Parts: sequence; C-alpha cells; structure tokens
Amino acid sequence: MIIRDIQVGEISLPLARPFKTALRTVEHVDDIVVRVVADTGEVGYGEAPPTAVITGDTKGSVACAIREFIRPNLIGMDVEDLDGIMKRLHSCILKNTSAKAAVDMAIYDLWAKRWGAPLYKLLGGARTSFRTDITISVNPIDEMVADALDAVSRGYDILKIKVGKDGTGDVERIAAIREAVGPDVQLRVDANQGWTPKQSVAIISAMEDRNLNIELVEQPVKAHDIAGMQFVTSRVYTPILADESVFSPADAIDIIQKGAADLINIKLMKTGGIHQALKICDVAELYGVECMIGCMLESKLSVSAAAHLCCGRSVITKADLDGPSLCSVDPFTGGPVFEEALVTMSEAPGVGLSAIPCEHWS
Ligand SMILES: C[C@H](N)C(=O)N[C@@H](CCC(=O)O)C(=O)O
Ligand SMILES: [Mg+2]
Repeated sequence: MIIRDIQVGEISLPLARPFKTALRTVEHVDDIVVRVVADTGEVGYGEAPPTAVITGDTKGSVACAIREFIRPNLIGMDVEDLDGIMKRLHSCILKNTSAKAAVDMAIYDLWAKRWGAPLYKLLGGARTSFRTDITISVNPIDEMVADALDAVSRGYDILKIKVGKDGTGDVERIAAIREAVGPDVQLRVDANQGWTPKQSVAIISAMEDRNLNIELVEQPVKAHDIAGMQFVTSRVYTPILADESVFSPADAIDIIQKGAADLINIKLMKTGGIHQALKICDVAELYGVECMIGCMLESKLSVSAAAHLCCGRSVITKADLDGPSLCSVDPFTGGPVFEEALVTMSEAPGVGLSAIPCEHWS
C-alpha cells in the first residue's frame, strides 16, 4: 500500500455553546482535515485544530507544514513501513505537532485498514468502550451550575470544570457545582495555567478543607513552570495532572522524574500523533503513572483516533474526549459511537469513519 497523495481541506462546525477557558473563548470548530490516498484507492483521514494558544499552530501553519514539508517527504512510502514513515514525519520539520498529528492519524487509519482490523486492537486492545467527561466552561457561577446540572441530566457522571480566569471566585464556583450535583458526580478541575503556584496551593487547600472531593486539578500553573508544578504537587493531597506542560515523551520523563505532577494528559495535538503518544504511554506505565487522553476543540474525526488510542492502552484510565459532544452537529458517518458520556468502538477496519464533510481537497 503506497502513499500516492496527501491532501488538505477545511471543516467548520458550530459549537452548541461558546467554549470558555482561562486561555480563550471559541464558538466554532474550524479545523484542517487531511486525507492520505494510497495506490489501492484506500483513504486515511486526519484532522488538526489550530490551537494557537496551546500548540502555537494556526490553520495556515498546519496547511503549510503538510503541503511543503510532510507531503513531499512521505509520498511514495509504503504504509507497511510504519516505523520509517514516522521517522520521516517527525524529522522533516520541528514542532508543528498538530500538522504531524493529522497526518499520523491518517497513516494509522490506513495502516489498520491494511491489516483489516480496527485500530484500537492493533494498539493493544485493552477495552472496547469507555466513559468521557464533559467540559463546563468558565462563566458566572449560576451559568456554570446550570450547565453542570444539564450535563448530569444527559448522563454525564464526570464533569471537567474550567477555572483560572479570576482565582478569587474559583473555590465558590466548585463549591456551588458540588452542592448542586451532589456527592456521586466526579468533579475534575482545569485551570489552564491560570493560577500562580502559591495561589494554586491556597485554592486547592481550600477545596480540600471544604471537602469538595475533587478528583484532580489539571495544569494549575504556566506550562513552562515545572518548578511551580512541583511546588504545587508536593503541597496538596489532590492529584495534579500535567496538560500544557507535557507535549513529548521527554517532557513526560522530566515531569515524572521531578515529581512535578501525579498524572499526565496525553493529547494527539501535543504529541504530534499516535506514534509519540504511545511512547508517553510506555514511559508512564514504566513509572506507574496513569494517563488521561484529552482533546482540543476537535470534531469526531480526530477525537475518534484518540478514542482508539484510549481503547488500545490500559495506562489511559481517564478520558476527556468531549469534542464531538460540544459540537452542535455530527456530519460524520461510521467510527466509534459517541453517545454523550459513553464511547463505544466499532469493529470497522482503521479508525472507521467513511464520510468526511469537506468538499475541496488540494
Ligand atoms: C475540549 C477539552 N475538554 C479541553 O478542555 N481541552 C483543552 C483545552 C482545549 C482548547 O482550548 O481547545 C484542555 O485544556 O484540556
Ligand atoms: Mg487541560
């Protein structure tokens, strides 16, 4: 199965509600999509969201990296030579992890189709379904409580609550949500780098003193502030999860060896795809650290690739794959089934999606 072409397109899907974090507000999934065409006529699909504030990638940079660097390096390669393809993909241009992720997942889609199996089975086959959380955007308290209750009424039993925009109100936000949803709903908190190290310790300790029973706190401080992450992790009981601080397997080793976090959030858009994400899984497993699989504002296309990784590897014990549920429409056919909190794999070969809503590929 020889790679004949790598084509780029765009998709735009409205979100059901504006998505608000300490870093940004977004109303649409506006992503680059990729299709890798093989000489057999088989096609593999991928997607890259331009999350400039986290990965540094824009739509223009993703399209340019694929067209001018990745495409000329991969055309003519045999999909069976997965290792060789991944070496070229990751050496033909530095960084540009979202562009690499889109192409990587399209290649894995083709590779699994080549072997006639659903991708998750080839990645390890640890499970066939899992539950994801859903994000509650940072807003005035009443709105967040209403959103949390709405999510629970739709069957979600894990909520990921965005905070970090104004540290002063965050304990009250979480307390109000806990009071509204009761003790049986799992609450995880994501500050998206919005607190200082000392503020983090104060806020997390206050949540502990009030018995708010928080499962974990994600990325309390700036991504580059590993000493700050370590400061927080060593002073609170609540597990700390590194998100923006970990892009590569080397970042994961550094964070784990320094005791700067208890858990790692793997996102394909940070690692540059499944190939590097698997290395983080291996590192984490060696050190006995559990992982979350997360997503950016992505459609079902790329989130499905992440779902396959989630079902492949048992070290991934938590999922934040709510991208498809945050969109107001689902124009895709095939692939894993996203029924609110429950995600169930399909047995179709590859990632499983068969129709992509993009009319212009070039
Ligand atoms: C969408 C997901 N639940 C999420 O919160 N992802 C990121 C932020 C993504 C973005 O800004 O596009 C996270 O910080 O975990
Ligand atoms: Mg996060």
